[in-house]
Amino acid sequence: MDSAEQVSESFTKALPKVELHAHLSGSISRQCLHEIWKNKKSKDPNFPVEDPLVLMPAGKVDYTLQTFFQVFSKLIYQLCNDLEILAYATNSVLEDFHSDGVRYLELRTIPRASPNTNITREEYLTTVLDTISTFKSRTGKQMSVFLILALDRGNTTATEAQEIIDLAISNKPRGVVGVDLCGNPTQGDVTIYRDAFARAKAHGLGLTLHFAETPASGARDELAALLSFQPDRLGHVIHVPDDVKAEIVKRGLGLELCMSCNVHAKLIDGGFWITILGPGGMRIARLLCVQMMWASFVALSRMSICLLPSISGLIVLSW
Ligand SMILES: CNc1ncnc2c1ncn2[C@@H]1O[C@H](COP(=O)(O)O)[C@@H](O)[C@H]1O
Repeated sequence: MDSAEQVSESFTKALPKVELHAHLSGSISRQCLHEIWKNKKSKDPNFPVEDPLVLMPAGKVDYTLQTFFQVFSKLIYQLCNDLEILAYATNSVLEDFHSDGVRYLELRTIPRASPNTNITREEYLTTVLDTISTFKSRTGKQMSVFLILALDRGNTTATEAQEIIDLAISNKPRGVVGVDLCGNPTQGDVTIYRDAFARAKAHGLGLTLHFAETPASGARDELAALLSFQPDRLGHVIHVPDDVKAEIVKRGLGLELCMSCNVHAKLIDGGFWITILGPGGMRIARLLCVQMMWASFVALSRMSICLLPSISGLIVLSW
């Protein structure tokens, strides 16, 4: 290998990668959504959802925070509304990460109950975990897969949050490693989840939080409340006042870049905050999941990219 050669797409694909911030329903490919749609449409010609490939043709990436969350409620959740399809979509997501060269994956999902189709939270979770198990037995030890259960701010009540934490605790032996707070950052009061997250941490689960994604969710009160939950990692981390940045650095928290939102859809108004390389900055390894972006932004040489995985292994295990 010529270590000075610039990074190419095939090189980064072949490189073993760590993915720490991937929402299950947000990782289903357009093609897979189209297949699900085609199947539903063939069974019911009146199925009232438009073809995902027409709504989102290849290459269309023009989301804003106003339109982004509707893609889930108006399209993806209408398509993935039974357990068989959930298993199909989950398997497709795992196959895609695997063929992209991901070798350590922490997938996150909100275990959604669907009263209309009589699906309970537990059935949702069991289906995802069973699909992961089947995938792992089929592919051997090529990709480690763990699950993070997410609360949906603005939609998950404090009582429901405790139910999700119960599920996370009881499914630790099956590979649930942590809990997350996600959802539309302009909605909800995050303080209602304090007790639920405290219980999750007391049971040894890792805690990651969507943090300062928008100016609205970058208010000091909210950031202070989120930091008081003692998170291990933070996602997005865009609209952060300087004193809060200093606190994050002091605590050595891991930063997760969301590849699809922050890189692909460029939902980074306000600028993505990466001080990891600065003197006294955060532990460098957290950057592994952003190596693709890094490579294209600063045209790192192959050798510098190759140095990252060895450092990162430590951090992945450090929930
Ligand atoms: C701008 N980026 C983001 N910020 C916050 N939450 C996000 C997100 N992208 C996705 N989600 C959350 O993940 C759910 C989909 O996956 P699951 O159905 O759980 O597998 C969405 O409903 C949303 O709540």
